[in-house]
Amino acid sequence: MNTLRINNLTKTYPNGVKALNGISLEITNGMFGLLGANGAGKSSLMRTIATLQEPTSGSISFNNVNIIEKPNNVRKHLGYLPQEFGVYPKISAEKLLDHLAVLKGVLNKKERKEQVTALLQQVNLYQHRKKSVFTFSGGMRQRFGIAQALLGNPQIIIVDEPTAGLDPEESNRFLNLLSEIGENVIVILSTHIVEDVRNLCPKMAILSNGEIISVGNPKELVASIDGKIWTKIIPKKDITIYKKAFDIISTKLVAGETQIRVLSDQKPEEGFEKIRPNLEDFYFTTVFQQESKNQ
Ligand SMILES: Nc1ncnc2c1ncn2[C@@H]1O[C@H](COP(=O)(O)OP(=O)(O)OP(=O)(O)O)[C@@H](O)[C@H]1O
Repeated sequence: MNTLRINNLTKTYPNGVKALNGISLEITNGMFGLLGANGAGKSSLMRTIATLQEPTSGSISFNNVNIIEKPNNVRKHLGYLPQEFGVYPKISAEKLLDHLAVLKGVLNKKERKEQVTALLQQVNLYQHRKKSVFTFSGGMRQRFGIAQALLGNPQIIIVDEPTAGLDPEESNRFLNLLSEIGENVIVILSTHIVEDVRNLCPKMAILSNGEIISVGNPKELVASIDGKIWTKIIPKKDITIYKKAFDIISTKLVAGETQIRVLSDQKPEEGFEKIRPNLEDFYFTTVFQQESKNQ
């Protein structure tokens, strides 16, 4: 079993932005979802775990080795799919993967060839292996990205917002691939898409303004607000009145009408209906409670 321990991690950038503020987490094998809005600090945390930047304070250990002091130890076992890959050289996908495998330390030519071929097949890009990655669609690029992250049989795989910009079919294919990668490694999926976490991750955390505001199993977290979420369709113009009177966690347009969701132990007033909460409701509830506390 692999264990990643993050203890009281902070990151303040030179411009004064405090992107991480006292993060503590323990992550073991399986898929771990890190959910947060844009700017919550997800990429900062991912880059710090990937040893691409140092924290301001705090510690991270992988299998009891301090990776801030000994970054090479985790780099050997790490696969990272960043949010932005940057530019791709104009060589074939197969050659690029082979080159990246050398950088990952797979020096034996025969072993490298086997790994590259197996990975291209696994991500369903073998038939496109002679094409340049820069000619690939978004979904194909992400699948190539996961292939390069899997080089060298990593024990920790970090994927940062992997489905942003993919159409639903490509996104589905990518996520299925990710879930196949196995239960024997740590996979950290950073995303703002609640659905991806609900479908894939037995454990998750919510990051907000650089702080972990909730950790647990998605089903259990949702169960913790069961019976407390109420919904009502209201005239759009009344939204300010409702906001003053109730704890509105989210507002949605449903078939052109405004639907509000309210957090309350009892029925807020006539016309409200109790609903079975989902993970999105839990996410909004947690963020709402955190914001109320900070006000
Ligand atoms: N290199 C940097 N220098 C200064 N500020 C930064 C740097 N990188 C990130 N930030 C700031 O730190 C905060 C957290 O950013 P981060 O990219 O980690 O969030 P995120 O949750 O990954 O969001 P997104 O999905 O938009 O990337 C933001 O306020 C961002 O502007």
